[in-house]
Amino acid sequence: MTKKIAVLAGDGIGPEIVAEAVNVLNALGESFELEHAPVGGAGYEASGHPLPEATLKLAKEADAVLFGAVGDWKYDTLDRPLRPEQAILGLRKNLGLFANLRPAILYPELAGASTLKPEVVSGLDILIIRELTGDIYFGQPRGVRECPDGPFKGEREGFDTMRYAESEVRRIGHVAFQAARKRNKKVCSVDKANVLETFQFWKDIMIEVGKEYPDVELSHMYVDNAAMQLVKNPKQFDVLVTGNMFGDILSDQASMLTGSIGMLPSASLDANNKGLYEPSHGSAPDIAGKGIANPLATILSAAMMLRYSLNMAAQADRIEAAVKKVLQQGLRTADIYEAGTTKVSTREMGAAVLSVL
Ligand SMILES: NC(=O)C1=CN([C@@H]2O[C@H](COP(=O)(O)OP(=O)(O)OC[C@H]3O[C@@H](n4cnc5c(N)ncnc54)[C@H](O)[C@@H]3O)[C@@H](O)[C@H]2O)C=CC1
Ligand SMILES: CC(C)CC(=O)C(=O)O
Ligand SMILES: [Mg+2]
Repeated sequence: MTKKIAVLAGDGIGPEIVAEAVNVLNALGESFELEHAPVGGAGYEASGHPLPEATLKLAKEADAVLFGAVGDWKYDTLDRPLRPEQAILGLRKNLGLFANLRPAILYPELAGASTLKPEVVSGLDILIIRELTGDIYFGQPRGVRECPDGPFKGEREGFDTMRYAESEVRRIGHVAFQAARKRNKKVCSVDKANVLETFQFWKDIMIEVGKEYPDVELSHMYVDNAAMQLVKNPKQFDVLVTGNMFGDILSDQASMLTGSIGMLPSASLDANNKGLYEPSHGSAPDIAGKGIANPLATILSAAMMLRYSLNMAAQADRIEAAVKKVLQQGLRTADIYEAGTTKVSTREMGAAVLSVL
């Protein structure tokens, strides 16, 4: 049966990198129905809203969503509901995409591209599981108000609400333990339980969920230490599970272990493995339009889409093997370039993947 894929390229480098992933999908010889729609700043320009109703409808109807990135500095003064980032937050919430899988894998050829010493990162294969629809990113109330009490009473204050419901922590816990079962059977839950009620609660629930998985080793780490350990000794980790904000930050950090944020794909899944697939990075306005963005995170996200949502593991393998091959050939976009390799553009990298598919 033809699978319908919603293609939401977005802003900045989004259209450049998504075009390469679409070429790869089209070259697989499968019958995909790809339908494009505007989102983010492009959605705002097209219809006055970053997540146009028709785009959301398409995303809901499709078997999977391939997403680029949203955002541009020029929209930063718009009212928050109209800012491009609301599109990806709205898609995650509306589609119930609570589980964000961000695998940080170092391809051996890129050991020298990482800013860390090769012996620290060689063989790295960790999975960051970020809760994606809760935490301080979605908690209410939030806003700017007159400070009601305390030493700053009467001044304006900005505030947000950090919160997690028990079922939200339980379900992401299960995702983490089940993923660990298929890997090295270790889960490290990252929290800030020494300071935050929300994350003491998170930790307590993780311990309860962990009892259902006696074959998986559960450890706990404060987020500040986790940030340090990811740089000191990242290979100590197997699966890291954490909240929305900590996971956002730690996954960008972990991307540098793999050579570049342009290498880090992601899957955002609901309870039935319906998903949205996007690179972990943003719209990179600083390099947009220059043809130099690394498309591999997006191409690898398309592979994750085939594996997790479309039940096409063999085709996912084909894409991942092709990515390995182009790296073995010494082809590098600017972000992963080092002396002795061949610098290529976004287009050339995409074409190289196609040629070895
Ligand atoms: N899911 C999404 O759509 C996300 C959107 N954003 C938005 O993106 C915009 C830019 O945010 P930044 O903080 O600059 O983060 P960013 O991830 O877009 O860029 C950070 C740095 O990494 C580089 N970079 C990112 N992707 C790259 C690639 N594929 N190849 C080579 N270099 C790459 C950029 O050039 C930049 O120097 C903002 O509007 C932000 O809100 C940020 C993160 C995720
Ligand atoms: C709009 C942001 C929450 C996007 C982001 O930084 C991410 O998903 O990594
Ligand atoms: Mg981020």
